[in-house]
Amino acid sequence: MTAVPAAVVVDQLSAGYPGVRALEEVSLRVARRSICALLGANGSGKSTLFKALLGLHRPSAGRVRLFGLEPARARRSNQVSYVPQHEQVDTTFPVSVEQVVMMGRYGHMGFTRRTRPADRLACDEALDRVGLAELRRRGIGELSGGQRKRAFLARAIAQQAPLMLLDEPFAGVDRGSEELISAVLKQLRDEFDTTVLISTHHLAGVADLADEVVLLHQRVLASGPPADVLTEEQLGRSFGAVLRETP
Ligand SMILES: Nc1ncnc2c1ncn2[C@@H]1O[C@H](COP(=O)(O)OP(=O)(O)OP(=O)(O)O)[C@@H](O)[C@H]1O
Repeated sequence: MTAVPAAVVVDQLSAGYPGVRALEEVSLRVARRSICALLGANGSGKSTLFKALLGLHRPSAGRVRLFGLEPARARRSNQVSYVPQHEQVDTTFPVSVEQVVMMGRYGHMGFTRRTRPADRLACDEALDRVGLAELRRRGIGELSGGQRKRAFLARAIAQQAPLMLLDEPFAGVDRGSEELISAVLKQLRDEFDTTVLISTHHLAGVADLADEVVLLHQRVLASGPPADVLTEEQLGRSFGAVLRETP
């Protein structure tokens, strides 16, 4: 019997920019139906790793596979959704919350972009899940930071991809939105077998949310269950004061 490939496999990945080594020989695996937190200080290479996972950044060495597929192919076949750290929102262009969420369905619609009942249902469910059903007709630019994060999370949920990447989902959100986002990610794992990979530099909440934690600082410094990785000793060795100072 052939083994089912892990959701994410990264082997000996090195990547960077002119004059900058962002990732050095990074190897990691994310099991299907799990939540993995990539924990690292600012500049540790989290966003670069995400870009490599999405096929948006060409590594200088190494290999990435999502469900056994090359990143670009995985993206084209709707295997992966992505919630970036910063969404560019043009507040002068009035896009409503529900229009943003419907963008998650584009990959299902074909060239005509004609909305079908399944698309509307997926959007309604996603809006309900993140608690934005009542604000669906609001302009996206009129939402608070936490509400906006939830709207972009809803867009990814509506996409219904088996792997979800979230770059710093808790940055700039209030406590209520943070708790809601964590609860929704667990629901997606438990109800739909979704695999979730988040990057964060916030320690708080990671132990409760993640099944696996990867400590990143250009290289993988440690990985495993939160209880093994999130120890004073491990964090101290890996990050010194940097992470502990983060509120
Ligand atoms: N477009 C770019 N051009 C040049 N250097 C870059 C570029 N993007 C990132 N870097 C550098 O690569 C390194 C890794 O950055 P990256 O954004 O991947 O880290 P990060 O962990 O996501 O940081 P943050 O939490 O601040 O977003 C840093 O030294 C950063 O300055």
